[in-house]
Amino acid sequence: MTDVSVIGCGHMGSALIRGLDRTGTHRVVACDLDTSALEAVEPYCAETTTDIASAADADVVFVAVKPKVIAAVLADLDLPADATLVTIAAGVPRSFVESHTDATVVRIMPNLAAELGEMAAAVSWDDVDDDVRDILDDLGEFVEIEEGEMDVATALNGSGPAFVYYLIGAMRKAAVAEGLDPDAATTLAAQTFKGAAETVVQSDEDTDALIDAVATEGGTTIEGMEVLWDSDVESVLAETLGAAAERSRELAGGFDDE
Ligand SMILES: NC(=O)C1=CN([C@@H]2O[C@H](COP(=O)(O)OP(=O)(O)OC[C@H]3O[C@@H](n4cnc5c(N)ncnc54)[C@H](O)[C@@H]3O)[C@@H](O)[C@H]2O)C=CC1
Ligand SMILES: O=C(O)[C@@H]1CCC=N1
Repeated sequence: MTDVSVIGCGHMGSALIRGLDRTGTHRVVACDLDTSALEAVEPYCAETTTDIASAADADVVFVAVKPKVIAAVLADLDLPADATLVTIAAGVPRSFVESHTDATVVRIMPNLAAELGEMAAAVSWDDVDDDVRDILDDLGEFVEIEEGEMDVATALNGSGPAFVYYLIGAMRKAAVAEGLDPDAATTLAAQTFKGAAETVVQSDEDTDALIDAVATEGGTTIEGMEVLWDSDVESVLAETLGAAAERSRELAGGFDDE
């Protein structure tokens, strides 16, 4: 069992707390200034506190506050050298966090599916930290990347769930416009994304080969694929990820001189 604290229990912090609670193998202290945020996570953790000092007594400390308040939080957070601080803030360089703490710093880009144990996370670290590795295994899948790749990872797997929600919503909307019952359309659209994603995860084939497996000659899929291939969907998605990655770089620029 690892003693974990989570500072900042908003959307992402609470997803981490709920995900860790599912495993039942970690003791989690939740810290936030907002008592309503603490009330929401109270059933999923061992202790809640508004006192950051109480959150400092943990093996692994997640700092899950917005980038604009991270400097203030780090100034109040006094961690020993044998603790590990995990920063999840978009665009905040690991070097910035390291310069404000004695703890070992791991930078990760998680996503909201942590709550369900289905998180996709990108991690950059110098030393392999077994406690953090175990926690990330419990919350989903993670890949190790160079810190220079963090901006694109932030766009792909950090912001990515929002882009996928949009795509599911768009396919659902199109099916309803074609006459399908709205509830049926929600279930079928979401489960189709889930099943297709699981197929990509488990298959040795690339996505073009998987498309071929669905598209029967003279059948329905190829008619829809022709529309997609002739469209600018691919370049729009490239722009979407590009805009999110660029914002991550801009945020990082704000920490250059600090
Ligand atoms: N929302 C998401 O899907 C993802 C967010 N992130 C990162 O997670 C971090 C948090 O984002 P969200 O959860 O979306 O924000 P949020 O606004 O939902 O949550 C932030 C929480 O921090 C608390 N807080 C503010 N100042 C504090 C302080 N001094 N001490 C303790 N708690 C304090 C707030 O009361 C709030 O509950 C950000 O740095 C973001 O870049 C990373 C990946 C995904
Ligand atoms: O939108 C944001 O800035 C955060 C980081 C990745 C997902 N949400």
